[in-house]
Amino acid sequence: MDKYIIRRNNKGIVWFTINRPEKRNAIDYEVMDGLSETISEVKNNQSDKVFVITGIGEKAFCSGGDLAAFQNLMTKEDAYKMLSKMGEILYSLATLEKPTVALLNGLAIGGGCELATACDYRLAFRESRFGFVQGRLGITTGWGGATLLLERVSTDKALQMLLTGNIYTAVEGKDLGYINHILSKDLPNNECEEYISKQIIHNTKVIEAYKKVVNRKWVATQLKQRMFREIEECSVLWASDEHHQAVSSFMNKNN
Ligand SMILES: CC[C@@H](C(=O)O)C(=O)SCCNC(=O)CCNC(=O)[C@H](O)C(C)(C)COP(=O)(O)OP(=O)(O)OC[C@H]1O[C@@H](n2cnc3c(N)ncnc32)[C@H](O)[C@@H]1OP(=O)(O)O
Repeated sequence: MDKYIIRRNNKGIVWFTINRPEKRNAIDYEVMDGLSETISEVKNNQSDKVFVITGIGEKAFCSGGDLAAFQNLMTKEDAYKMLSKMGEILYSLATLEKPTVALLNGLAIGGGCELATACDYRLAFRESRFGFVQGRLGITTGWGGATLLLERVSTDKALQMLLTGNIYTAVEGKDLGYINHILSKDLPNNECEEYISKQIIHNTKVIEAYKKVVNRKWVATQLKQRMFREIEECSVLWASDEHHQAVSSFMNKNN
């Protein structure tokens, strides 16, 4: 079974669906590579207009990094290699000069929230939940997601989400300014495409020009450097006993 599915519709919308329902759509190296290649394709392909990321099924959008695949990363150097690989991908997603959408079809947890945060829009089913739970594993957001979150919601809301590690409902997410729109579950992909067609109405050149404005602000405020400082700090925590024990107890509970 392919770990991700790519579909293009005739309106230039490119759908990237993480296809690992048995792992709650966790991200391993193969999914990372798929995301990276697809982002490059969307960037270079003139007929690709909008990039949408979602997860298969109704349980999870994405449960973050694949804790089984990454549990052998013991040192901060090993952790940094993996975390910075995904950090590069999230930076290229955030700065893509085409609109990007995360469709939260279910739980977005840990790195799953970071992936959603890198997108311009976050749409969610009413039943979807999300939370930056990394603190429970003795680490911080390891893919640069806290830095990105500060670009999406106010500082006090971002800190609230990060420091509590609470799991929020889609409605709470809308109040926090994190979720842009709530979808019904009936025909979510159609509703998502309808939302996109109402929100993103201008021609490609206009859209690209506005995204360049955002990107210039991010270059000036050193978004990438800030994300990578965050990644370095997480790498140190990753190497701690507290983190390794938390991962072991998650893996043992699930085995
Ligand atoms: C690495 C980067 C870092 C970051 O920068 O943020 C991270 O992302 S760290 C990872 C953060 N994510 C988590 O801590 C989530 C861990 N998962 C859960 O808490 C729960 O699984 C769930 C997502 C709340 C879903 O719960 P539930 O519906 O009850 O399902 P199960 O717990 O039974 O899981 C089913 C199945 O999926 C496996 N699984 C789930 N999440 C992951 C994951 N992140 N990595 C690897 N595997 C995961 C789980 O082990 C079960 O597998 P089996 O036991 O083989 O059925």
